[in-house]
Amino acid sequence: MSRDVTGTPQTSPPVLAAYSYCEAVTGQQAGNFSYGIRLLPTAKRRAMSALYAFSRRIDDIGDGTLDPESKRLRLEDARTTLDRIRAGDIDEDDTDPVAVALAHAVRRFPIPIGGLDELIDGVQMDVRGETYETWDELAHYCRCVAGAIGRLSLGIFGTVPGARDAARAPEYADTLGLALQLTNILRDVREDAANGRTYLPSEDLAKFGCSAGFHSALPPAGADFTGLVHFEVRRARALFAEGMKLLPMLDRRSGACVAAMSGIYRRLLERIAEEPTAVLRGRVSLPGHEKALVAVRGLSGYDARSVHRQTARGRV
Ligand SMILES: CC(C)=CCC/C(C)=C/CC/C(C)=C/COP(=O)(O)OP(=O)(O)O
Repeated sequence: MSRDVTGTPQTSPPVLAAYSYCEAVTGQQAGNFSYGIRLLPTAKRRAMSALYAFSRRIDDIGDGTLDPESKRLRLEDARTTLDRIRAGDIDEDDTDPVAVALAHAVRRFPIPIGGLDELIDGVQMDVRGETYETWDELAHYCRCVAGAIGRLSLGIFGTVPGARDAARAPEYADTLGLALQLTNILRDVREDAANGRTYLPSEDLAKFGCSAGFHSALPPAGADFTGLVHFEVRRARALFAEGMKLLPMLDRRSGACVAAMSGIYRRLLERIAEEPTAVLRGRVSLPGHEKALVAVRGLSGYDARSVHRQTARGRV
């Protein structure tokens, strides 16, 4: 590894190009998460982009139009890439920029890369068309596809020296991932139903008369769809409140990144709570200026405090 006059390791041109590729993928595709990632200092921002680009690839295999067997094979290829990264087998001249960037990030930060195997396990559950009877079963899926991303990200953020309760940081990062994923599931209920997928626990659907599913812009006849959404919103709020205990353990810019990511999704959740049937008509989203505002507030610590205030008032 080459170093500059101060002895700081230099990142080689091929690795820089690989990171640029991942940052472009993040900028183009991470409609919500890019606001937070942009707040990080360079090395962490690049590492988060590598993580995002690899995760996006896995997700896209699951969501794509290939037949299940081809998806399975593509996911196994991704697992092989992870094995090669673990074995130190990816050099900077490799033709896959995402693998080059991720391999560099894994050398630089203590990223628990097994989390990406969990992500692949979760997407394989999707490919097999698994459904979930209970919240515990759905939580296991969410832990694979989102909790793992929280724990992987924590490897990049690190915790500040002397942080109280730092041993619990991975647990909180995992819980925040669950909060985000449950919000995502509520937001995408219609799109997933159109693709033949239902993530919400069947015992919850039954409780609110929604077992027949929701394939149109109208709530199912006789179902308490609003009651179902409010039930899941309460669960997601509690997960956010628990997961946000991570924030005081992070340095300012990592905290800002997490506050922005969580803050944007937390607002989405409240938008859904205000008008549950909106998710049956289309994808609920925030305008760009609102996401930017949440991100800026994250940088000043505003949203973190506001979440704590809401928790203290018993809002969750
Ligand atoms: C500690 C920490 C950083 C925790 C957060 C972990 C995290 C970022 C989990 C991702 C979960 C999620 C909802 C992915 C959806 O991606 P998508 O591409 O479908 O999202 P979009 O459609 O909203 O853009």
